[in-house]
Amino acid sequence: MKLELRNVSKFFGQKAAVETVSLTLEGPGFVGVIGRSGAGKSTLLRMINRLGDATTGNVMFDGTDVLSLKGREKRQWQTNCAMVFQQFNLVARMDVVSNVLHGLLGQRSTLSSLLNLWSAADIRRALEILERLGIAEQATKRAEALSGGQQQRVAIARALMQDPQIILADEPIASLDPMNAQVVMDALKRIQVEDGRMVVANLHTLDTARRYCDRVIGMRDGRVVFDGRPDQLTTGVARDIYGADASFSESATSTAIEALGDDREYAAAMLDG
Ligand SMILES: Nc1ncnc2c1ncn2[C@@H]1O[C@H](COP(=O)(O)OP(=O)(O)OP(=O)(O)O)[C@@H](O)[C@H]1O
Repeated sequence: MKLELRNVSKFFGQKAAVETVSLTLEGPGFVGVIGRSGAGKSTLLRMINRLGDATTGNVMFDGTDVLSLKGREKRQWQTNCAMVFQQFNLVARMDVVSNVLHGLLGQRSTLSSLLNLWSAADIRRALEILERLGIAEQATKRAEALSGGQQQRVAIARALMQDPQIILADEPIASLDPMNAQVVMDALKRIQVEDGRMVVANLHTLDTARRYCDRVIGMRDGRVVFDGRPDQLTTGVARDIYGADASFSESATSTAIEALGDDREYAAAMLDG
């Protein structure tokens, strides 16, 4: 799979939120987008998904001109590049499995969606996905009764229900404590690697980007100012991306995930429920 952005810009009035960004993302992989608040990261993801349209430029996916899609084709594209949000965006009072089934809304008739007519096969698949993410036992609970980390895994399950080639995650761990952040990042990494999907995640912490990504894009003032491997993301480079002066410190952009050590077994146990 190949996602290409060619000179993509987005203006809000006179202000460019994203300015002449050109990127080619190929094949399965985990891409992190970093940069200070207001750098244009969310706007970039939303343009790819067509939640907000680009002012100028092209987005191509495997030869399809994404920005010209309309109606059903546009909805199909949005199904193929599912979004995961910082605030989970679940229906709080609805049970978990129904929230997951809502991933199918773009593919179904309005009437069957309104009546919540899910097939037995759909329900089985939703439960399998929840099982895979280690939260099957939460299936009948209301979404609002779950912890933040569990809710984000429900949101990932909803995205997986769409069976997307691409998952766009907008600050997926920004509202989570370090332990839940690790469980959610491990879940995203696992579905990226095991299923051969592409994940593009806006991340607000350098250590997370270094640890999980195959490629890191650094944005500053709407432009791409870094594009490289995580090991090339030195403190000096990070200082350029974040536009910080000599007093820039890594700790300002890191979570406490590292402080937990490389306790992968614990995270894996959490994932397995
Ligand atoms: N709907 C909008 N109307 C006007 N300006 C907007 C809108 N959305 C974003 N902006 C502006 O565009 C710029 C980029 O915003 P964006 O949310 O993409 O940045 P970000 O890097 O994702 O930041 P954050 O991490 O805080 O979400 C900011 O200056 C923001 O104020």
